[in-house]
Amino acid sequence: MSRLIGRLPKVGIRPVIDGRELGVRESLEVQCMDMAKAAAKLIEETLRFPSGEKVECVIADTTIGGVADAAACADKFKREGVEVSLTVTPCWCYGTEVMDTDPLTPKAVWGFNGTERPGAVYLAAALAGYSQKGLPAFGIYGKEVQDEGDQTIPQDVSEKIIRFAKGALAVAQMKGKSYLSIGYSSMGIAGSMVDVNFLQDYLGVRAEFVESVELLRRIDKGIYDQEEYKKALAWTKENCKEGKDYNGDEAQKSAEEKEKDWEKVVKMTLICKDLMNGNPKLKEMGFGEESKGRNAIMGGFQGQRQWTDYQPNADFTESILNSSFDWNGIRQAYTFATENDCLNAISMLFGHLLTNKAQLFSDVRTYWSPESVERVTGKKLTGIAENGIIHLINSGSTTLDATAQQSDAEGNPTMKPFWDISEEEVQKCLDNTKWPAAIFEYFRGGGFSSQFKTKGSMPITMCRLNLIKGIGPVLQIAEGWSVELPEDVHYILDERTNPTWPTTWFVPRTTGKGFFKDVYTVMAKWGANHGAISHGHIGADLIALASMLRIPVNMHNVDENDVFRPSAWSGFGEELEGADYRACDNYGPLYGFK
Ligand SMILES: C[C@H](O)[C@@H](O)[C@@H](O)C(=O)CO
Ligand SMILES: [Mn+2]
Repeated sequence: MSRLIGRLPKVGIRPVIDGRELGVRESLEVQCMDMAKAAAKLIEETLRFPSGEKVECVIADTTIGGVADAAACADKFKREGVEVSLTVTPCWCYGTEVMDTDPLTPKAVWGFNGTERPGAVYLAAALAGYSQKGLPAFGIYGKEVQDEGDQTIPQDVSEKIIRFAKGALAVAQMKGKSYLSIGYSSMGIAGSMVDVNFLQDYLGVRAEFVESVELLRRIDKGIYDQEEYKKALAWTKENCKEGKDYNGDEAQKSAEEKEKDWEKVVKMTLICKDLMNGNPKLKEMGFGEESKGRNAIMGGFQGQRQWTDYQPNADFTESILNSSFDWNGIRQAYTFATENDCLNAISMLFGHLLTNKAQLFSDVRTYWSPESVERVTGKKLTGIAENGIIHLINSGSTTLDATAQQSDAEGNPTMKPFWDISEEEVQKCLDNTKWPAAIFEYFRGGGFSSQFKTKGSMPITMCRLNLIKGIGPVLQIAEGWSVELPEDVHYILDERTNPTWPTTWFVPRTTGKGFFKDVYTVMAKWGANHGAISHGHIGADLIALASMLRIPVNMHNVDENDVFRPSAWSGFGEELEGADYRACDNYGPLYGFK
């Protein structure tokens, strides 16, 4: 069940048709409506929301042969909460008379590749109309000619329909929600200085600000679910075992002090959940305003410093919120950034909305060349790590799902949507995580950090949204793999850093040229200290989503054939990257103005 206020967006399917009666329209009614039903079936059988709900499609009541039908369809879509539109047809139709003219609805058009009727001709005419009217639309056209009665959806068409629908639903889900900033600037990290106008203009997201002192107020006044707290503390004691205390004797806290820290960090977690999405229990307790929450689809905790100089850090809170489980069982992960890095929270949210999976928040900490690894460990890097690795590690906000203790059908390490995760897998994630006392030099107020390493090798994608003054937002994407180093190599390298934090060793896919020339260059070109990492190779989905949001992509290692953007982008030139920049600049932010 979605934690957010309001209904989930629906996908509207628009079967358009040649309006000429006395034969033409009548001969196409069944095929046209069947295309719409096939598209709806594909989407509903393939996609779900991160909260687990199924995606619902709404098909126009009739085929759309002219503006009256188009208006009736738009009216139905409005009533039904449709926020994405897919137009389908096997034949010629009257472009501007049947188009979806809603400027805020991400839209695509699928023209059946059959020659009995000029479906592709309509597709081109429709896309020309959308381009001429400044309403970018995705064009979908299968490579192989299909026979007139063929109601199957070819693989290439299916892939584009799903890629479009995933990105479009992500756009629709963000609109009207909040980013919850608990505290503000963290250690001068620019991404933590929340850019309210960017959130509003590009994502339709409002920034909500709550001072960190609110956590103390609620802790001191007992403004949290007392019953849940008891359950949470007991679960935590049972499942979150302290690791080695790396602090010197003089900085180590006593067992009693650590007990107090555990109690506080559990309360912090309950309170951050309540701040994000409210809690009806608080109303029963007489805290009506606090029971409402901030309708936050993502959030961030400043933490460092001030709070962490005085209070236990939020690593436990951030780790548990970003995981697909807690004391209440297996559930949708939150999207919650440490160091209040809002830009990384957005990057995590893109990954979460596109995959329905929990996300990693990492410092892009160290590039290790094969030579340096051999120098300090005496061992050679092998396999896909042989040309160098990047150490991804940050206190806090990395999901425990990133222990990679979940398995796919073949038994390989993976990360799954919460509804596919078993209790046993949850326990393995917890059993492979230790919670050493927070390192005193950084976290004077104490607390605990999640300590684990990502097991085995998984396909992963790191992305990062950056703000470049004068251009605005740009997105960078690096597909690659997590790798597990031999224990002795991992230990030596990890001990040189902050071994109390979670580690993922990352090997980006390199191409030998440009920004992906080699592993070193990928890190050198990374635009900030943080990256958001998602399971799977989702670069093409991120590229499609970015184009819907008018955010240019400045770096990616996705095969050019998988780059899918609105057809109008072609009007900005053949060289895809420059065209992307020109198109995004031309259209400007979805909800704002340049
Ligand atoms: C050293 C700082 O306190 C840490 O927070 C650092 O590792 C960071 O994560 C900075 O992004
Ligand atoms: Mn960091």
